[in-house]
Amino acid sequence: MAAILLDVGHVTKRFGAFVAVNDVTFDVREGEVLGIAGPNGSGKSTLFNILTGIPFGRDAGEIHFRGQSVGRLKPFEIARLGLVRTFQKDSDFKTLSAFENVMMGTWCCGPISASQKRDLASAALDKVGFALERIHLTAGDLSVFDRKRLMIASALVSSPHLLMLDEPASGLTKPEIDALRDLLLELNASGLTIVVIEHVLPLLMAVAQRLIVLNEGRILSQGDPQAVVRDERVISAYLGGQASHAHAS
Ligand SMILES: Nc1ncnc2c1ncn2[C@@H]1O[C@H](COP(=O)(O)OP(=O)(O)OP(=O)(O)O)[C@@H](O)[C@H]1O
Repeated sequence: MAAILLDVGHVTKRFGAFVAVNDVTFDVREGEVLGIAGPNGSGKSTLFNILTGIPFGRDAGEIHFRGQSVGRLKPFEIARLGLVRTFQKDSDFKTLSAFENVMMGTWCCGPISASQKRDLASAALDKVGFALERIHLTAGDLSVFDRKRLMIASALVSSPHLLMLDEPASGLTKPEIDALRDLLLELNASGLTIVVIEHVLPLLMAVAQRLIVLNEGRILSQGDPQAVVRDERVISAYLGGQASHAHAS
């Protein structure tokens, strides 16, 4: 079995009396794609928030990344170790060009030269299939899918060990979701470990080797994706009528 890259033990996050993430324990193995699904408000984004410290840390629990305890590190220190995330909502700088946006992602690369940053940005844009002749376009003028690609490129620019994507397929058309699926499979085949939160189950079923379903801040089910979507607790709390789509994919 592959080595553990991220080890999450009993993490909890409270907002006042409300427990958004409740005693969650799981690991991420080197080289895998791990999917995370669950109903709205089940704590998926909050889990990403507390793992990366952006914008807040956990209240309890242990987080080890590449063997190092990261629960008390600052967000830039966690990113510099190679744990990098994207956001559910648009996080691009709309008045900057595509290229400038990806350059901003070098914030966690440490002290490197401007020309090294430009090379990294070009390579990251190439990896996500963003055409070179379009890199000077203003981000705000790009399509939803191009902006998603920018967001992924901005995360890739720092050469992460673990890429965490928060609902990358939201707002995409079916052909765009297929293109995103191919991109994630390519990135994973190149050795990148990925955790992806997603409501678009066919995408998760196509890319994830393991699946976690959260409900009300707790892990409801985890393991082989086909087994998880057949789990009666998952069908009842989350999938309902979607269950047949998950099997069909
Ligand atoms: N900063 C915050 N302050 C107070 N409550 C919050 C905060 N962030 C999240 N919550 C609450 O925590 C719960 C979990 O939110 P979270 O965004 O993690 O859910 P989610 O599973 O990502 O949902 P979705 O699928 O809709 O994105 C929700 O009830 C949300 O309202």
